[in-house]
Amino acid sequence: MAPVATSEKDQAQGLVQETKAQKVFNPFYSPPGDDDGDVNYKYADFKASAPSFPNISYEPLKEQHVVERGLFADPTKANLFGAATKVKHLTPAIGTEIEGIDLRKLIDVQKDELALLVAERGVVFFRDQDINIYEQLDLARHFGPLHKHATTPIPRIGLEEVHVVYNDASRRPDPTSFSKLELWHSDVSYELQPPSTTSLKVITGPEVGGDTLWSSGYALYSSLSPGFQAYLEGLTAVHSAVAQADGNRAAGLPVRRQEIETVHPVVRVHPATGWKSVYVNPGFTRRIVGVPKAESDAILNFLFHQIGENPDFQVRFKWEVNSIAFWDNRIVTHSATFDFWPATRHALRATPHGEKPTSVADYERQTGKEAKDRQLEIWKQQGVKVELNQKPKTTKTRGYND
Ligand SMILES: O=C(O)CCC(=O)C(=O)O
Ligand SMILES: [Fe+2]
Repeated sequence: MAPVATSEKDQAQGLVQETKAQKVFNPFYSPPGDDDGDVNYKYADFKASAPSFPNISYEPLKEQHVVERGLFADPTKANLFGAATKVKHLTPAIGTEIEGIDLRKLIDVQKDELALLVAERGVVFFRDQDINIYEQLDLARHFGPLHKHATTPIPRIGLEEVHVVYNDASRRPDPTSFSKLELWHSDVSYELQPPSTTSLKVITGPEVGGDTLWSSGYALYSSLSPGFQAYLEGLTAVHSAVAQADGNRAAGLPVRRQEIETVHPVVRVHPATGWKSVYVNPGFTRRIVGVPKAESDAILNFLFHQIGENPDFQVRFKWEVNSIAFWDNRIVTHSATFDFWPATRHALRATPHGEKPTSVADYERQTGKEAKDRQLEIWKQQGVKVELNQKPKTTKTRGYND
């Protein structure tokens, strides 16, 4: 049965109701499902069934104390890498896969090194992990106080700090309801202290499909010309929870915390690396503050398209059951694929709060250090003397399309 959009507003929010089954699909989170009869499913307790949208209300979030664990890490990551059998970078800009580690056995120095590695590489993957959701939450608490989401489902057993990602045959995505570009996001970036080292473990998944992509904000920053970098560094932008909350209301689901809009710097500095990253995302960033709307639209549109379309900034991960990803929401955006219907895909996320995003000027004032361009720093470490965005002097320019 073909899903039909219920209204233009629903379409705009990516909400679709299927005529008969009355199901709702919103690409940003798992809708409620008719899974109550599925008692044999081994992870039924964690599914996004009706009781997992409890009608409870949370107070507005207040300032929270966060300790940046990456600052305590040995930069060589000797303890983490020493325990691994393989460490493989997946692209130059972003993504590393580690083999031979059991995440349940990490000691605190290894957790700190993992935080720094994720801060440097954007996203780090492990496969075949037996870590359960309670252990995943405990590991996440090492990185910061855990976020409770206002609109997404929680497991029916009531772990409010877990964000459930769940799709199956009863939730058919409707490609007319959203563009792939607007699915790129940094989790809950509208919060006062948006997430840091976030983890997602796939506990049930399709044989093929359901990959996730991440895009590096460091690489996006590095790709820009110096004048444009400096211009962006002086800007702030509004991040909004309104569409997400309205999406829940339109679907008849509760909103557990009053939606907010928050202004963050367009370029933020990661506290552990000191590197500059573009911090806007199509999912939640609505406008740049204090510039003409046409200018804001043009700049955001350009940045959003670079995030979604520049493969040099991206990594794509093919999950297996028991794969887990750790990404630093401060410096990457991500986007799930929805190509696996009617298969079931089920994942659980733990989401620590990070610090209030720090602009370049604030970082330099607070630390007395100069914020850096990641790519220039890496080239410097490699002994390569080159400026970004200058034509190579020794190579004849010619086309790349052979
Ligand atoms: O399903 C996925 O791969 C990612 C979903 C997502 O955006 C998230 O859990 O933050
Ligand atoms: Fe996400």
